[in-house]
Amino acid sequence: MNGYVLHMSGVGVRRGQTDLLDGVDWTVEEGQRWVVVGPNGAGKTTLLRIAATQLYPSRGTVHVLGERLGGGDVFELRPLIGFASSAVAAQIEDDLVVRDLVVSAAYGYLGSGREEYGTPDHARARALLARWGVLRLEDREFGTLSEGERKRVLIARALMADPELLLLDEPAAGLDLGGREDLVRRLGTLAQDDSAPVMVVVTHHVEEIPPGFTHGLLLSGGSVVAAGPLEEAMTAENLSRAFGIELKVEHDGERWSARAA
Ligand SMILES: Nc1ncnc2c1ncn2[C@@H]1O[C@H](COP(=O)(O)OP(=O)(O)OP(=O)(O)O)[C@@H](O)[C@H]1O
Repeated sequence: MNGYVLHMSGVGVRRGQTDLLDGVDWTVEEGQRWVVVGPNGAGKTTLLRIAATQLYPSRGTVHVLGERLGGGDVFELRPLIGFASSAVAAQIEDDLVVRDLVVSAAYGYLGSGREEYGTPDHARARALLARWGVLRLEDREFGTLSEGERKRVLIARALMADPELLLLDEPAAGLDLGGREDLVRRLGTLAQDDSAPVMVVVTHHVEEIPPGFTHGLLLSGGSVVAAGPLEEAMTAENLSRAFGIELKVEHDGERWSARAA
């Protein structure tokens, strides 16, 4: 498994009589930046939760950062994985102060656990909040933040432990046009930073694919429609198949767009 950040083979997740995922093969390598695109209910969040070691598949094998899921202690893997999602946001107490939320992630906590953090931790947390444009919110309680502010704070938090793998589930959902464009630009800047972790971003919209992203996985009905370099995966034919509607797709070299043909 050397060299693979993520390797899934024949992965299936079954709940009752329903396959949430079925026969998923997927390999993510060092230096790659992936988007996972698909319609509602395609299984994107389920896939990302497996990558985050939060969910074990019913079938198939999964390796994350060289460790086989189910074969060892995933708690050692967790600090190496930065994960931001609405489910993570839902676990955060409303009165938790933004600064504490971010700095506590250095040790894998959600705002509690250690009372004392060192100056370098605080400096890193502030630098991350600044990089995501939300340093002015450091004294605010998480529950008072807007949707867009929460998204950025959660990304700063996900990066706090200097992860090797960054997983973002719908980071632009609920953002207004300006907020989306700002977030996509910041994700694009991170994607083009050679020292940044391997990234996997889930989205419904090709417009949200940040510049600098390299690969795409198209998911529909729990199965992979296409996976590979963006130009090969995000074709009109593949996207039309995944979303069940005939789509016209444009790519200007940097950004993507799609609409009904
Ligand atoms: N525990 C469960 N039991 C039965 N069905 C489930 C369970 N958890 C998820 N599902 C179903 O599995 C499917 C895939 O869910 P998932 O959240 O992974 O999709 P998604 O692609 O992230 O969707 P969305 O874009 O709407 O967030 C959905 O139809 C969902 O209703």
